[in-house]
Amino acid sequence: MALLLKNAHVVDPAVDLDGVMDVLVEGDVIAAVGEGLACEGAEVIDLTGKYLVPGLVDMHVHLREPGFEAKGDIESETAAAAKGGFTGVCSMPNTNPVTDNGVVVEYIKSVAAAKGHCRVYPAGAMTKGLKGEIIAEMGDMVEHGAVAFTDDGRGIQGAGMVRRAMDYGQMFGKTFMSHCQDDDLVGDGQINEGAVSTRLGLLGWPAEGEELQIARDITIAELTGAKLHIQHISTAKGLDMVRAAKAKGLPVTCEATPHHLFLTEDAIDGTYNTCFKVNPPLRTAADAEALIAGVVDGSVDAIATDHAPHSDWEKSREFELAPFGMTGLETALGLVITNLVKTGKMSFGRMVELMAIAPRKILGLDQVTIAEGSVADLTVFDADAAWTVSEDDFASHAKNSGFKGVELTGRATDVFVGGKRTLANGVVC
Ligand SMILES: NC(=O)N[C@@H](CC(=O)O)C(=O)O
Ligand SMILES: [Zn+2]
Ligand SMILES: [Zn+2]
Repeated sequence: MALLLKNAHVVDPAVDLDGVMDVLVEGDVIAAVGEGLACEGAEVIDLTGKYLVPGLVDMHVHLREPGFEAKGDIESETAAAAKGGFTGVCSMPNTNPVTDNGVVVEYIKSVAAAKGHCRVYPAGAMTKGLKGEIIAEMGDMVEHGAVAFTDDGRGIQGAGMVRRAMDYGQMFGKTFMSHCQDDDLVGDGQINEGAVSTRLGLLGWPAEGEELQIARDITIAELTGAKLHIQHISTAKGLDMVRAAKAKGLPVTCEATPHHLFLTEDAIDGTYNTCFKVNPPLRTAADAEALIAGVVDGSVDAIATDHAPHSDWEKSREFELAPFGMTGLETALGLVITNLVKTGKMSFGRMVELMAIAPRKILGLDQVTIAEGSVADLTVFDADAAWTVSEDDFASHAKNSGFKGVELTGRATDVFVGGKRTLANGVVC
């Protein structure tokens, strides 16, 4: 049956739309966009007062399946994605077995097709077992639908390994996504190295432990001609390196997470709250400010959550023993609207670039535009909905959000994936 979405404020900078109109969906595509549309027999949904944008894509998500289902699984974490307003997520390969061959990619796709609440675009590992020793079966993974390569969860330690993986793998045309972490420099670092780590008696993780590999990978990307994307960038200097690479015309992009934008190391001071233990660590206020400036000026290409669910018992351990990572899918949109759009720092159009257009571009996916003929992957949100982040409310299996208790404005109400409703009035379908 056709679906007529009435009176939504449509924002899509790709086709210069910013105004109230109707969108008609037939099957899995948009059939018409305009004012006063009518369609005999269509199901009509009145979206007066709400925004409608191209479906959001989170290009950095840990679904945990296969292997770590105690933390979360494809069904639960894609439900979290739908609840957060996303129509698709790129899944990271640090699963068990590692997503380093076509069979695992196929497994993820098949579970997502059977039980998922959004599209899943699997990323494949760059090296076998994420060990940094042998190139993974990149061609096989691409054949089975892998959209990008990364050893996320670890940084590849050897520069030669990065070079060989890029030299070989770039024939597949995909982007290489780097988790930048020099193990020798970072060691057992727990939080950002500085006054807070010293005061709390926690081992420090210097900014340079990340920046060294950003510099290295940009250099190797230039050497090989590969497309490079820096994951979860967290320092001002690292972002300057990406800026310089872009200025040189290199195909280098980066993403920032809401937690690196809106939280700092100070959150850990006095709390030792393990929800704030993330990789890379929360940095200084100056770093967060620089990242926000980068989001606004275009140096940061995408906002991605690095949604990293963990079990309660793991996060209940001593700070040094708790795993790194926080969830993010269900808070990202509200955080961005509250902190960046409502404050006047950027427009909803820029938000769409950061959360829908750039992720698809970097991952080599077909763009979704609010125009006739486009696939109907759509996100609808209420920009004025006030709500308080609460773990009782999460669709995710995990509760390790760093934003619990925070008051936000703006929340997804409805999501459509290929014309099918996956979120209806805030309820996951
Ligand atoms: N970011 C994190 O703190 N944790 C991620 C790993 C990663 O993204 O590097 C995880 O898999 O838990
Ligand atoms: Zn990572
Ligand atoms: Zn990650």
